[in-house]
Amino acid sequence: HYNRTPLHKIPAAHPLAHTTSLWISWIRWRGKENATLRVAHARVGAVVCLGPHELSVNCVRGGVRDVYGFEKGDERGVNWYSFFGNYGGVENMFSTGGNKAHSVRKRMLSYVYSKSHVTTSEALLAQTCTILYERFLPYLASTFSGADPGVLNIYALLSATTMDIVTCYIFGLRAGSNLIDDREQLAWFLDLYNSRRSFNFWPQEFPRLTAFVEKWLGYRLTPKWVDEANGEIEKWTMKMCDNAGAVLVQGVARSEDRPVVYQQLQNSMSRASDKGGDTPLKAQLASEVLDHLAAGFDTSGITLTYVVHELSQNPDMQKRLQRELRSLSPPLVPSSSPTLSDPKTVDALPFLHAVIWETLRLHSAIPGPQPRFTPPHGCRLGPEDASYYVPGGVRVSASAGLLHQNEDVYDRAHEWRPERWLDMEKIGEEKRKDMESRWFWAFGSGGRMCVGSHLAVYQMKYIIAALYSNYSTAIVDDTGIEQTDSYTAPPKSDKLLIRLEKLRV
Ligand code: HEM
Repeated sequence: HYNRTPLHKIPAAHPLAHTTSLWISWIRWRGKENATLRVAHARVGAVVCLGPHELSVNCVRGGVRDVYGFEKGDERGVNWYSFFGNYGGVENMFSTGGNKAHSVRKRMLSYVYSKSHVTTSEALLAQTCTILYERFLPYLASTFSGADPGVLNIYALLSATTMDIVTCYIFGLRAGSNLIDDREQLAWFLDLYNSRRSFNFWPQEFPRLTAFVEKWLGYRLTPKWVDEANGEIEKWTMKMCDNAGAVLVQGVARSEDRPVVYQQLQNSMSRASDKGGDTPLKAQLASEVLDHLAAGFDTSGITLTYVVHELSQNPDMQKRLQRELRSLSPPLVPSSSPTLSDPKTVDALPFLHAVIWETLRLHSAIPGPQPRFTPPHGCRLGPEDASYYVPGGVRVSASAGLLHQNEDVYDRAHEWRPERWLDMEKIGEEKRKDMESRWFWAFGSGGRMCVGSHLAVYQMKYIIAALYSNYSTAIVDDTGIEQTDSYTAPPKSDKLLIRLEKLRV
């Protein structure tokens, strides 16, 4: 049997891997996949067999470059990302298995999320300005009247801020969320969202078995309240959709109320020749935007939390950032007529950029494997000196958390060193391409790369600029700050307690 498994020539991560997928499933069930893959690649090389029909790759040529043109679903309709459908399995761009259907949807959305649109959007600038000056900075100031002046769980506030910016860009300021001000709703939302995290394994890895066991044996592999929590989040999203729809009907008076993404999607979906079968347009639209808000707030909130954690441990870097931020005109400090510096100016601040990039590299919010299937005719994978023929229908993935640890590309890769991103023009072109694009994988690559990356970078830069233009930060309690071993990887403790110190102006 051993010799007949098609992947037998590829070094295995475990003696059982050529024979059975039970081993890798066991590793996943125990929440040890990322750590296990790291050890396996260090031991056997760039291509590792994880099961009779499964590989992990950790290289660019013969790896990421080829694999991220493949489909998410296989010919039997197996698709790891189906799990991310909403409203009872209504697909969205992220969850879609086939590349063709995916690209139809992506074409509808690319424009509103493109860098040129994001950085010139009047609506987004006005929304960000309101959220930072009227919500975020007042929240920070309010911590000084608490029992422990200046102390707060910054992870919750950063998540609230990214949610508010993302939903306001999607639905407009009036119809979007205001989690920063509504602390009860914030607690409600984070509790619902975070409590579901550890119940992905069965429905994601074994969706058919999970459904079968529930239907025929009456046993639930995920507790009922997880479905209820999803239902609540879906209702909350649908309400924002309805409110955005109402704003459009009434007519948008202020640019910040424009539901940019919702409007674009509604227009393109109602024009599309294929209306998506029997699923009502309303559910398709809501499933799509629910994925954006979930993808957009969580990942950016996690990244920002690690920015604050790293800066809080590095007072010199903080000072350097604060010096740079002082060059902003107008400065990002409370004022009677708040305005924001031009997005292009903020984007071009070198140290702010370096701090964000280094955090995306070392603390990728999605460090885990991104599975695809090899095409029916098979392919060759692996670097030139160690490449293998791989038949069709094999599950193959790469992981940002592993690619970013390449010491040949990132010197002292395990250290947080923003300096590595400075003076890039002095580095040779090949090395620069390796660092900035070939091996930098925080947003993935290929046709299914993150559509929201420019919005993510935009909001992260403004939020960090607002925080460090006004305060210094120090750690109060960072117990459990290590990232969980999972696909999306928040801090284990779901919190980071810091103390703010007001900067003297
Ligand atoms: C630091 C922030 C972010 C990180 C690290 C991140 C990371 C990623 C990654 C790695 C993927 C590719 C997954 C794959 O290969 O299947 C992805 C896809 C996606 N992201 Fe992001 N993301 C971030 C922010 C955002 C934001 C703000 C949005 C808001 C709209 C967003 C929406 C999406 C969507 C819709 C997809 C699916 C794209 C497609 O299937 O074509 N992301 N993201």
